[in-house]
Amino acid sequence: MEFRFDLKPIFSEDIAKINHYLLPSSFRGNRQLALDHSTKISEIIDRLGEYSANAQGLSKPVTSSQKLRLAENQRLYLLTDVNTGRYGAVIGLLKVGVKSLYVFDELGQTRHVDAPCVLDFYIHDSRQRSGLGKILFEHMLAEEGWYPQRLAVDRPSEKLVSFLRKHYGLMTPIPQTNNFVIYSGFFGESEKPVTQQNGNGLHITSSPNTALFGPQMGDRDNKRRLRQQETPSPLSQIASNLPVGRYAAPKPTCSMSEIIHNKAKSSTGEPNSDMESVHEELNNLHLSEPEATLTPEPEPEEEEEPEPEPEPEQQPEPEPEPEPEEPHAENNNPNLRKIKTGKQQTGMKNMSFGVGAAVTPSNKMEFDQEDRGDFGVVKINRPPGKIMSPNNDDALSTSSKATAGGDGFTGQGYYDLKFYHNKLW
Ligand SMILES: CC(=O)SCCNC(=O)CCNC(=O)[C@H](O)C(C)(C)COP(=O)(O)OP(=O)(O)OC[C@H]1O[C@@H](n2cnc3c(N)ncnc32)[C@H](O)[C@@H]1OP(=O)(O)O
Repeated sequence: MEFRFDLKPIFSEDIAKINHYLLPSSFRGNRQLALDHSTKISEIIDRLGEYSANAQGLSKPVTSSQKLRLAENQRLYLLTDVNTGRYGAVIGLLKVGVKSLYVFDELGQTRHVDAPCVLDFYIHDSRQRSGLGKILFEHMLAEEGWYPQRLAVDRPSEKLVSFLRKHYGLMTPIPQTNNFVIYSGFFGESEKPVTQQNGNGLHITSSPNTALFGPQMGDRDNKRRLRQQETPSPLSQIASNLPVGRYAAPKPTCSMSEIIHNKAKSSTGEPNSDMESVHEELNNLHLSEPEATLTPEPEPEEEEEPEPEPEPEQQPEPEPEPEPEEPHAENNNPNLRKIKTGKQQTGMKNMSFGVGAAVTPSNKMEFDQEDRGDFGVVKINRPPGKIMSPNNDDALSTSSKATAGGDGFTGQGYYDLKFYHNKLW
């Protein structure tokens, strides 16, 4: 491959090792000369890279001057013949570099290696099968101090596979799931498997897959044995799946989450004992009202969306002696209100996996929630067992008064739910 400029001043040797400055490693000269040579070498690399891509049937070159400039850990070997033609000719290229790879060994175990890689290799069509490829390859091995069987080859072509088999006896590739091909003998003594096996038979590797998805099962027997031993509850699964990556980022405080996980704190910093009293109160309530929503399977209507049309008025029987509320610091806050939630109110149908285990459909919870006028809220009529004054202008009951006569229950005796939201949502 010939160029419009003379190659002799640039390449003092048949094989030049080009660094990411786009200059031969043997270059000596001033800044002006460096600029001139690097410009010309840039043109050579770009053209040769395109030829290589064409020869391999690639849509775009894997070798270009721009890519090499950005890759500090890659080297490009250029084979030239300065005695050909008027200005000499460039015969071929060989690009190599060290890459951090996760590869399988012969036993299928994952290993993390910094592997010497063959990234691109091309000899001009007119000069192939004349031994020039081997000359270039041998030079590279000597220069880098690498061994052929320790190389990872990036998507080798049939020609290169044949080349490696013929010259270096590389015949037994180790199956990989990436584009790199490695051969038997790739792993030396220095590389230990990054895979360990703990007592449960789980493979713990340092691979990204392990970081993302957790330890994997070692083999089928272990998998079956573990499945028989224990069926982890959804909660324990949640607990064992520690957040990683972006999921480990600090999250803003979620009042609903605190309520579900019983982490709410009182203003004094003590755990919210009000939750326990609420549970107790609810249990008492359920005992006294057996037809309440403690049934394991709710009626079909309970699963459906609240009907837009109000139900006929139905007044529930108030409890003879409503229990006085325990004094709580947050109760003095007018922005806080008490809401009783059942399956419908907590939206169990749409609850994500695991959360349902934290709040079982058969339980009810009572909790305080800050009033957020700018946020879509679920407004629930007054809790059962509480007598509501007809003059009560509480925002909770406004809608119910308009639709269900202020009793807070539909004609079928269910909670009267209304969903209010800001018009911008
Ligand atoms: C990671 C990568 O870069 S993958 C891409 C590899 N590059 C290409 O496929 C581009 C096209 N091919 C070439 O550029 C060259 O054939 C190279 C670089 C693979 C080998 O360079 P050559 O100078 O031909 O190699 P060399 O002459 O030293 O060795 C010849 C051996 O290479 C293999 N080989 C070379 N050309 C071919 C071919 N067309 N068909 C099959 N095998 C071939 C054979 O084993 C051959 O031995 P043989 O002639 O006894 O069958």
